[in-house]
Amino acid sequence: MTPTKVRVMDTTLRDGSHAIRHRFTKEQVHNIVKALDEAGVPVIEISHGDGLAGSSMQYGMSLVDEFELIEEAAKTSKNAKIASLLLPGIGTRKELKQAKDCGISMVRIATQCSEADISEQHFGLAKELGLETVGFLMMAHMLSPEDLAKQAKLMESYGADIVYIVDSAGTMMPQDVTARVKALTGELKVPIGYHAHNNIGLAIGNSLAAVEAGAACIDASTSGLGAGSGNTQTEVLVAALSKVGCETGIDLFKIMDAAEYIVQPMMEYPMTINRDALTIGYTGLYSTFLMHAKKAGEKFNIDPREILLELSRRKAVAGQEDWILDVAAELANR
Ligand SMILES: C[C@H](O)CC(=O)C(=O)O
Ligand SMILES: [Mn+2]
Repeated sequence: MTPTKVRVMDTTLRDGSHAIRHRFTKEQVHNIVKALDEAGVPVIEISHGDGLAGSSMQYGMSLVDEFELIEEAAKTSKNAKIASLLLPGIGTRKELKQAKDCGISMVRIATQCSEADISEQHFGLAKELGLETVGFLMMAHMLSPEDLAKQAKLMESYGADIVYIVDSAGTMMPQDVTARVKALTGELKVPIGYHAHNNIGLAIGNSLAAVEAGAACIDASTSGLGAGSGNTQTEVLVAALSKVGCETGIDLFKIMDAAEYIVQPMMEYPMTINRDALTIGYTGLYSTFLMHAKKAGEKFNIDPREILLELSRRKAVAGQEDWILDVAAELANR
């Protein structure tokens, strides 16, 4: 049975940051947060696309210091919770404390799906700081539902208030999503969330499948702005959930207007499933590799799909962005 309420977390200002090369300005953050907050979005995530302290040569430099942007978001929001993403190993205790001082009230702690054990201390500190905590299991297609549930249990035992199944590659079929949501809801006491990418055209369908299977929280991005082919579109999700009798508390017309008039003019390209993004979805590769592979392809005059296929053969995961140039150079020398 479809639940009657779903908590939508909007990641335009975090996952969307990948799609504009981490170039959000303070004014853009102000306008997006104001529009989403007025539309009734309950949670707004903001940080570098790769989480706190992600700004670097490896992941891409932010135009504006993310703490200034977080502060602006917290100052602007009247009702929405402000959240940041943190990947242990990239973000540290120092940045988590600083983000809390800038006004976040939720942290989403992300690990590769088989490495939940590296997040224990981060959950501990987040709890000490009084933050609501989310565990974010990336590349969740790489584990069976049973093994994923074991990792989710670990995050729950460390203090996660919610655990997310993250389809970082946009590669899951609806039945993969259903099986994973059911495995986690069967084992955990805390609510389960789902985060989609649209590389194989299923972000909305899979989000509905997740809700139908018992997920209580769904990630979305206004106009779909996000890595790869983008995320579940917030405005489309609100409409689709309403059609199956599920309330989000978000005003449909206001979120449509935010997408059309605030976010779309900021986009560098429309969120489409082009051949490179589809290669990511088809092979199950990390969505954020798309931009890096395109750049490396141009540099070495190679089809980015060849680079992506080779990375997929090597089972590259989040954090291995430095392999992309190596692979491109190797292919160019063959
Ligand atoms: C750091 C990544 O962009 C997190 C994410 O949104 C995903 O894995 O998907
Ligand atoms: Mn994502």
